[in-house]
Amino acid sequence: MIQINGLTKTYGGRPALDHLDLTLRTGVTGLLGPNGAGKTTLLRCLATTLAPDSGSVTAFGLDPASPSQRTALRRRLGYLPQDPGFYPHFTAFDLVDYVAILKELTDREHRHAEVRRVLAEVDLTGQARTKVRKLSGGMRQRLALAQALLGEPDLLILDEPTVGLDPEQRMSFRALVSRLGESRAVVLSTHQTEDVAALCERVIVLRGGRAVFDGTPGELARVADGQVWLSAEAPATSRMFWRTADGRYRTLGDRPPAAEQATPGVEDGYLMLLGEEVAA
Ligand SMILES: Nc1ncnc2c1ncn2[C@@H]1O[C@H](COP(=O)(O)OP(=O)(O)OP(=O)(O)O)[C@@H](O)[C@H]1O
Repeated sequence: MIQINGLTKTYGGRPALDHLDLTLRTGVTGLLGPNGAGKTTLLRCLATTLAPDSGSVTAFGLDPASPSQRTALRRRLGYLPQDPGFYPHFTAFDLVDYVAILKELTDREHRHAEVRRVLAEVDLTGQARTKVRKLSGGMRQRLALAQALLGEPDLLILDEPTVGLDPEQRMSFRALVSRLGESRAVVLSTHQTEDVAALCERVIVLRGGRAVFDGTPGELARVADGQVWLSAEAPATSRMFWRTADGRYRTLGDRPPAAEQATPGVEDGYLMLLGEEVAA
């Protein structure tokens, strides 16, 4: 459905994406990776806001390198960028309506109904007439999601969508995105391994512009199989450990003395995969 072949983007001689090959299908795919791994660069290429140096992205048979196909593709995607840069003096309704106009929803009545629908989807009906500058961070994030949902896109691209959401909003976000993922491709980048575990059927870990893992969240957790430990004493050698709420130390890697084995989670697998880089 969405085919990425040899995608490469270089900044100042350093690759942000390095000959990346991926196929994305219906369902929710999570992108994890440390700062600078290339997540935003990949999402921008998918959203057609950034042209790669080489390689290709095709979605629904459309190639954004061709101007006419790029326009056709843009009609079928929704994009929540990392930094949406909204106009602060617009109301929430007018902001989404403005994006709807850019998305060529020309019939006013139909467009306004669609704006109301997406505001309701993200629970912002009550804030429709509130100026963007008066919205809280979490509300702005939901507004950014609302504009991405306009026109029921076949491909939904979400760059760190859960930043600024409180636990209740995060839960309703998960419910919304998993429902959307039943019938379309959703790609989201995040630093939240809990979101990946709760929401994504597939997870791709990027590092240095390459995919270093591609599998289910369960498979990512299993990367740390037999390497997660709980002990009363802090380990002397490992750098990957922390003190848990019950006062014990959770260590990744070699077994500390008298430690008992623990069941790994997605975060453990991710940390093991990236190893010393994240420990540092
Ligand atoms: N416009 C730009 N000019 C120069 N370098 C850039 C630009 N955009 C991205 N980069 C560089 O490309 C690399 C990948 O950046 P990118 O923003 O895609 O990473 P990321 O995985 O999204 O990181 P984060 O988790 O911090 O958002 C980084 O080294 C970054 O500094």
